[in-house]
Amino acid sequence: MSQPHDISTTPQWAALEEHAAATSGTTLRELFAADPERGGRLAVEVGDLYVDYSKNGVTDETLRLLTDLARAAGVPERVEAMFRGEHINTTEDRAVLHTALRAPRGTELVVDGQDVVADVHDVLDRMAAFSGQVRSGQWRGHTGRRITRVVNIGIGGSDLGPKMATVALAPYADPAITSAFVSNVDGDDIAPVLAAADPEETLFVVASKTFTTIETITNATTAREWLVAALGDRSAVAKHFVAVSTNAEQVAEFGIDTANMFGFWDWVGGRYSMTSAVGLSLMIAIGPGHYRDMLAGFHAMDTHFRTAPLERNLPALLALIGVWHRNFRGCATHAVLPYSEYLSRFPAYLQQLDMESNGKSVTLDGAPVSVQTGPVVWGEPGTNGQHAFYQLIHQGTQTVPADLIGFVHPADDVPGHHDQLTANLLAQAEALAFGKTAEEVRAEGTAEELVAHKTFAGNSPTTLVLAPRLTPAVLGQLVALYEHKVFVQGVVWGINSFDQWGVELGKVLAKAIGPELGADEEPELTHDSSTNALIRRYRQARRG
Ligand SMILES: O=P(O)(O)OC[C@H]1O[C@](O)(CO)[C@@H](O)[C@@H]1O
Repeated sequence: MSQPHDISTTPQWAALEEHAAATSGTTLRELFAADPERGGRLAVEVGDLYVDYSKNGVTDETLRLLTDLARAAGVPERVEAMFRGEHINTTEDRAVLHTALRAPRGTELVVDGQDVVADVHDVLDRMAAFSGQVRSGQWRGHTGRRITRVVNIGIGGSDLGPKMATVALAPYADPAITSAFVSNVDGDDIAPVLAAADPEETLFVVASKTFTTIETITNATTAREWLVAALGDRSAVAKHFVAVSTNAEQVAEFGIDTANMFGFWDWVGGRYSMTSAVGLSLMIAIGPGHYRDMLAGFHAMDTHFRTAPLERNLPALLALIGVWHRNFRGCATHAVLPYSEYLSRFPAYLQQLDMESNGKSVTLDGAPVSVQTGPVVWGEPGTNGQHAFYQLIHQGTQTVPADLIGFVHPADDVPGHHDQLTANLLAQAEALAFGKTAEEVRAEGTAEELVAHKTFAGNSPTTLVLAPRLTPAVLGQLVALYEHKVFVQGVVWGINSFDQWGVELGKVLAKAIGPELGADEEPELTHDSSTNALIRRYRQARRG
């Protein structure tokens, strides 16, 4: 797996820098005027997704240079290495095989001597059987009542994926079983969930890859004590708690029977785990059939990613356009703006996927990177964002590339709504790209002193994703698209997108500070003067 250590020293990078300088003044108006076919030509259709990337300031030459760069970075080889199960997560010496989680039954993939696809389907079958029991009422709570509420306790990748997808696919959910998610160690997260739950009818799914994550264990312990207190019997745990984890030992130590544990493997990264057993609460909500449709959507995008040439490879194209914005146009952030209320958690999900993966500043071999890596990813559903932060995108001082995601058919076709929503989606992309010149503003009879204020520079890049409707399969395609986009960018930047050492320091310090906050005696504080003062102030105020 040869890879240049420093992508910025390659001739391909230099060629892009030169090209960026030569085209820096070119506007989207000019690009569209020069090529009347541009809007239909710079678009790609993969599965159910039609993706128009024509409103990014790229030309055929830009895309050619970017695909050259991807080849120089070894993208095709790295993609193959990932799918084959090589240990491309070198700092943790692990394979990266979330794609195996959605490989069809019977696909052969032996990794480290183990047929991983067979293992995946064993767990999927167990999940399906269990979900079926819960949904049909065959699985009963300790007192014999049906389960009507499923509470997923997890954080990060053990929360964001299932939560995002449960919200996204709510129209496919069984209304007889409601879902809740608890992630924050803040007691204000779990307290209202417990207050609203009937212990006799509640099932807790404790999802944690490691089963050592302090937030999750704290919340799970609180839930367990609540349940035992309410039902007056410790053995009630067996019917009200299941676990999703790679760590059977810790699951057993917590008091959950490992017969009620759904496993996964160290080759599934937390933020890439929503199609592992981490999806159990989602499967209970939408049912095994819809869940498998979602997996098929993931798999369709995986296959496209593995087989399509870079020039027509959707995840690679979006990744490379992102590299163009980040490294050659200096854009520090990337907005994701779904025009669907059901995708309200999608930006939050992508924040972890992208920022935990590509928020890195050393290359695979530990050298400092010489180029900017992952952007800040953020967003909210439209049209709400339009009435909040779009002002900055339209007229602020920085360029914010954005992905706009829309659907031809809504889940709830309330008369008078959907065409308006879509009109806004299309109008925003148009306004951001082409703006409004001072001459156009003047031509409307605007007073001269207001002309500058009412002018829109345009040239704000957007990629528009349009799908027929937000089905489980479409959601799978969308998520896999972003997973692979993030990976390609990581390969170009020469970083490891699959570790997350940057989350460790804060965890360690919190472990030290926790006992200092709770100690009866004034602790001897050895932090910096700011942290010491804050601890003292908190202790004083808390103790009254
Ligand atoms: O599933 P676990 O092991 O509880 O981890 C939860 C999350 O914590 C992290 O390790 C970050 O602290 C994420 O990568 C992960 O998704």
